[in-house]
Amino acid sequence: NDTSMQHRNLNHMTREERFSEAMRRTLYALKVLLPREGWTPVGPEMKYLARAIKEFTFIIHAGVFIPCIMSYGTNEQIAKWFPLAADFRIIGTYAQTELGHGSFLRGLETIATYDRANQEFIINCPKITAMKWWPGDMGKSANHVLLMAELVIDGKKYGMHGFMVQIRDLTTHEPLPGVTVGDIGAKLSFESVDNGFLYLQNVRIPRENLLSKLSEVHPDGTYIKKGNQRLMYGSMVRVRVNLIAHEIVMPLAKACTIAVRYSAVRRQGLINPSKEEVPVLDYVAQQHKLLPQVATVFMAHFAAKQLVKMHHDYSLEVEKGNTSQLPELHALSAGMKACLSEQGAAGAEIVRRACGGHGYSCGSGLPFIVNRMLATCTYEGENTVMQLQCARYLIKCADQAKKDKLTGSVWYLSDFSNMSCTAQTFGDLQEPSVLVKLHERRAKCAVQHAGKKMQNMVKNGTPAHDAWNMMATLLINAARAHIMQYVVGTSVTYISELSCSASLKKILTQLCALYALHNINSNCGDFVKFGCLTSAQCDLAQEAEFNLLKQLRPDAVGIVDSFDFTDDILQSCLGAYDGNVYERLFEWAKQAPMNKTEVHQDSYQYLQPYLHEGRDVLEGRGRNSKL
Ligand SMILES: CCCCC/C=C\C/C=C\C/C=C\C/C=C\C/C=C/C(=O)SCCNC(=O)CCNC(=O)[C@H](O)C(C)(C)COP(=O)(O)OP(=O)(O)OC[C@H]1O[C@@H](n2cnc3c(N)ncnc32)[C@H](O)[C@@H]1OP(=O)(O)O
Ligand SMILES: Cc1cc2nc3c(=O)[nH]c(=O)nc-3n(C[C@H](O)[C@H](O)[C@H](O)COP(=O)(O)OP(=O)(O)OC[C@H]3O[C@@H](n4cnc5c(N)ncnc54)[C@H](O)[C@@H]3O)c2cc1C
Repeated sequence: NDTSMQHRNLNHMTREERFSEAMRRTLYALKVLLPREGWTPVGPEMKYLARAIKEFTFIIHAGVFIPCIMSYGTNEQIAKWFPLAADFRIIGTYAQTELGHGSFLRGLETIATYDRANQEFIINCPKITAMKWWPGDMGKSANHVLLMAELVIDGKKYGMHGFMVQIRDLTTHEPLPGVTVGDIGAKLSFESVDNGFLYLQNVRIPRENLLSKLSEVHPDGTYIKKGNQRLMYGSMVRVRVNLIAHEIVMPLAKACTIAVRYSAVRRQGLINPSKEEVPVLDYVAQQHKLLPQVATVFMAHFAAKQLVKMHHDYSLEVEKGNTSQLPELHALSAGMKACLSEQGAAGAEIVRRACGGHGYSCGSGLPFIVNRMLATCTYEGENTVMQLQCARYLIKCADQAKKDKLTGSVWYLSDFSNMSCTAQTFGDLQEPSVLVKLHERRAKCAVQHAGKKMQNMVKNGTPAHDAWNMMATLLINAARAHIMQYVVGTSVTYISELSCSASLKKILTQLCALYALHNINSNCGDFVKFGCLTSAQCDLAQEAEFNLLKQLRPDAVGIVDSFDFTDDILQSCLGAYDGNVYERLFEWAKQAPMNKTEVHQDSYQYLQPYLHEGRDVLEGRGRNSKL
């Protein structure tokens, strides 16, 4: 209810207005509303803040830069930079991606050369492709960057390391000498975020600015490794884990709220010719578009909670020096981020499209969500690259499963029990245990299929790297199958262990079954090819899904209402709680800058001569048209 937090109509603002308004609102929320003592930008408050603010700034500062200081800094470095960053007295970003490289980190070209005489690092972008490009908050906001660069000592390369580099003056905010920095221009979304470019030429930083938890450089240039170097990639794992809730589950929940509420209000056409026009939500085709996406919100939420817990447990182990869980966590977080962002972004577009013309209006609030979710498929690890990382781990585990009993998320790869499906009715296929088994079997077969194909190619003389490249599509499918079985399995377990009312548990169980069956029906080729289901059972699976749509239809609006988004955060004429869609759309359109005058003078000057000629002809004064 704080008017300082109310969102003005973002669609009727320029990009620069949105950039400064987001910064105002974010700082107001962080510096005024949140309790000063005790909160941190990576604490639980962020969940509520990210929920309460439609466009906020300092996502990378809060969601990446600060966690990196904690992950890569020594205690002294954390003590120095964390308080400044947590209190926004320095603003930072995570500068890794370059104009020429984003996925292949070993190809990054920015160099940090150690200058023993001055005990400094000299930072250079040797050519244009080495320029840092994309980091959020970097163009105009950040005055520091956590720069990921190749460490070089006496001509020898030591790989990517993290360096704290100040890029702007803390008094004037002007770029420092050797620093060329700015905004990369208009993008598909994130209008309020100043993703930037950064060209560094002979910028000197103290030796102490190498974040040295995992490695350090002594004054004489001696390089010391201090831990598992794979932890250097740890910040990306953490962000992949965190972004699922913030950037996939929450936006999809908003989109579903808008689309389901609108579909309950919008009457269009007849089902029974003798009855009145129906709400489009009564069309099974509409339910088939919307309700599986509603189910995805819940299942992705449950699976993300499990992944966050796994990451938390892993972090405690790392503190004790045990990094054994890292390979599985990397594979799972990479796969989950890729597959759920793919599903979420596709799902947001499906529900947007289900709202017809008004879904194409920015007044619906849906284009904002769809465009922003598209970015989740690219940042923090491009999806294809992430799915292949996940597949790399699965293939290794499948080989290991031939001799060892596996545990963790890949345990099913060493499950050689009879997994054939005996379902005879569509009710059998709504059973959670049956759905879990089906997904495990499909995933196991998909992984083994991809592995077998590559082994056969190598046996026939194909180099392993070529076999990998040629089977990439099968490997990506295996990664997707693995994540689907993880999401279904963790959701079934989560719901079964949830202490809640029987009626709520019934709805959640139905949503889980709907998610699983929608996935089966969308990938039935795999389920038949791998012998998980017969063709007849595939028919039952479709029947089972349609039956669940019918069961869930009466509760559809109540379910999305439970996401509890305010009208202010939805910013949607279609999804407002009162359902007054048409009055809201009309009011919204009238506020458009285009309508601030009845005649748009700038364009009228071009039209005027022709209009006056038309007037004269119609009033009998003008000469006949040449046409
Ligand atoms: C004020 C309000 C704020 C509220 C908001 C708060 C929080 C919000 C939450 C989050 C932020 C939300 C949105 C953020 C928006 C935008 C942020 C975007 C940021 C970025 O995009 S940062 C840049 C991201 N870039 C990448 O992810 C690069 C991807 N590429 C790579 O990771 C690597 O290049 C590669 C693909 C993994 C290949 O690396 P390479 O060294 O060549 O390795 P390989 O040879 O493939 O494998 C070697 C070996 O290493 C293992 N490995 C690889 N990666 C990892 C890892 N990350 N962790 C652990 N292990 C890893 C790999 O498995 C191999 O192991 P083997 O045993 O098989 O040898
Ligand atoms: C909104 C947004 C915010 C961002 N924020 C940040 C940030 O704060 N900090 C930061 O450092 N970066 C940031 N990035 C950059 C982001 O991390 C990179 O865009 C991402 O890692 C992909 O790298 P790339 O753009 O170089 O694409 P590339 O890696 O060049 O990929 C291009 C295409 O090639 C394919 N490809 C690449 N490698 C392989 C492979 N091995 N096998 C098969 N196919 C492959 C990809 O699938 C993709 O289709 C952001 C990007 C966006 C869009």
